[in-house]
Amino acid sequence: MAIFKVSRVETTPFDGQKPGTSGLRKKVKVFKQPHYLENFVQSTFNALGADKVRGATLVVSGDGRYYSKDAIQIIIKMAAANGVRCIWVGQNGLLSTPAVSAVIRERIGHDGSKASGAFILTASHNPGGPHEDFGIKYNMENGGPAPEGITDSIYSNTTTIKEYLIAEDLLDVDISQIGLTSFGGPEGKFDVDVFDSASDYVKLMKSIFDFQSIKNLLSSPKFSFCYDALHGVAGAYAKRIFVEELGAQENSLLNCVPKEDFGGGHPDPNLTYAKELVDRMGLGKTNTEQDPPEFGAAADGDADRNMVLGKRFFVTPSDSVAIIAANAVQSIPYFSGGLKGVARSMPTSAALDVVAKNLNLKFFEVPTGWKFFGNLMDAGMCSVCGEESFGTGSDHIREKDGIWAVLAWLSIIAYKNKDNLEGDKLVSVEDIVRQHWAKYGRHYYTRYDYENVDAGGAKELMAYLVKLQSSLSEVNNIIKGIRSDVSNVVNADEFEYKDPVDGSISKHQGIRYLFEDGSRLVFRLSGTGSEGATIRLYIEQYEKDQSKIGRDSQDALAPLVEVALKLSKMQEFTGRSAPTVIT
Ligand SMILES: O=P([O-])(O)O[C@H]1O[C@H](COP(=O)(O)O)[C@@H](O)[C@H](O)[C@H]1O
Ligand SMILES: [Mg+2]
Repeated sequence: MAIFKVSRVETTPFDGQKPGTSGLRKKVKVFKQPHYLENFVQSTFNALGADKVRGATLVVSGDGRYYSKDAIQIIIKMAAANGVRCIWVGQNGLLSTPAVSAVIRERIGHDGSKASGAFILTASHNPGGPHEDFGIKYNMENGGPAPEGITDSIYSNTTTIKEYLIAEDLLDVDISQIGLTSFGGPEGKFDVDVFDSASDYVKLMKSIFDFQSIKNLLSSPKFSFCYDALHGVAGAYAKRIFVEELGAQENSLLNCVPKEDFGGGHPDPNLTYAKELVDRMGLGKTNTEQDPPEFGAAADGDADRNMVLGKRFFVTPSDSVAIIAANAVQSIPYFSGGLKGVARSMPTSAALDVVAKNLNLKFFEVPTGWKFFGNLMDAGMCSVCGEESFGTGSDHIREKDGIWAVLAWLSIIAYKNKDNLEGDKLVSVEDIVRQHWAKYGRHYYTRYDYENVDAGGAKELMAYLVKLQSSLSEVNNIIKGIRSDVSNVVNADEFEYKDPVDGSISKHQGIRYLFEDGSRLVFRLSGTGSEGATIRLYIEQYEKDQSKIGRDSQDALAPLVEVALKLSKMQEFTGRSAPTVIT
């Protein structure tokens, strides 16, 4: 057994190591500076405290983006030096964010141990490669992202750090081979356990869904399926689940080989960046596809996000979570006992609220960031939750889960067609969505993203919008001058959240303008970018009138969009005449 020594390395703080909505995300060149990653990792160990680190089993892996393999070796050496007992690594350093959550919660190690936390190496939907983004975040023993108390303490440690511990002479571990490697250190044995990235996750999915009914659907000649991993880590799971377990054709998988640079693409599953899938589903601008598949879906780099499409049909994520919640009990065995409650993030449309009311379910509105759902789930108050930002999930883990969402949709389609697989026409994704609107009303919804704008201008825009809120009559005068057919603003504020479980308060979670007819405008600064600022504008309007629920959403929302852009002086503050992405 190789023996290692522990070195104390002197260091000085770096500016800007504050974790965002979901961890620290920066350009690779920033992470590659000597001591940069090490400072953040040591600050995390220090924030957790020796009793949570010494003797612990921790997971280290991620979406496989460029620099992950180097980072994994550094973290292994630092973990050894900080007294960690065992590190678990997914083969080739690959584990999706939901799989990490599942591994923390479910996996039992060779010595009977369980993991108490994880470093997840991902910048999610941001591009990868030597000139693109890297990221790191820490998840806790419940499998969910560290709460603000911990991330604040990590950040505060990064501002005062003076040294870190590392076992510099520990040999690199071959993470391409499954197996256990043991080392001896000053405090005893230290193990690195390289394991199969998919098996724990596949097992969990099989315990939640009725795989046989999904298999029946996929084998129906009338059903066709397409899944695009955008060269992210979802590919490592898609083949195992959709092809090997469920019998989908191999050619239904697009871009399912994980790549360090995501094939040069932007691994964000939306209508702009998932272009190949969008074209294949008959939603491209030129629309040359003769017979698009019945169902299509895409994932982001770390496979926690999902976009669901039907034949020539886009399912807006806010509708997706509402539809899953409305159908979960009948369609998904895991929920057959009923839902404990449902939750959405504030900017997500109120489609879920209507379902909750109708089914008499507990309902929660939380700030953007999956960590806020975790507390509700741990307290047994929430089963299904989702966000407008292509995130959907449940209390089976403590992260959103892209493949779970696809399996949930396939389960619903299978259920709706259970006596119809031999029929003339399947109940389609579009049918399911339209039936939902007919029952609950429709929330027209769109999001405008202004990516990488000047941070100063973005701040000024937000400050201007907050200032305007002090006089609603002034706001309504401005609005009437822009469009007389838009209803009155009756309330305007900055969203603040008091966690019902631990009482913690999160302020400044987005600027809201609430209209008399239930419409909403929400403005937020993204917390997941790595450069400049990204402004997100969310626009929503509720329509119950059956004769008006079938409109094109951009047409239906045009008056509110015009109001939002002019009221906020978007072009003046950002210099942009159009958003980068519209969903
Ligand atoms: O980036 P991911 O997939 O880890 O997702 C993260 O960021 C999303 C977008 O955040 P923002 O609007 O601040 O960019 C959040 O909705 C999500 O809860 C969080 O986990
Ligand atoms: Mg993600």
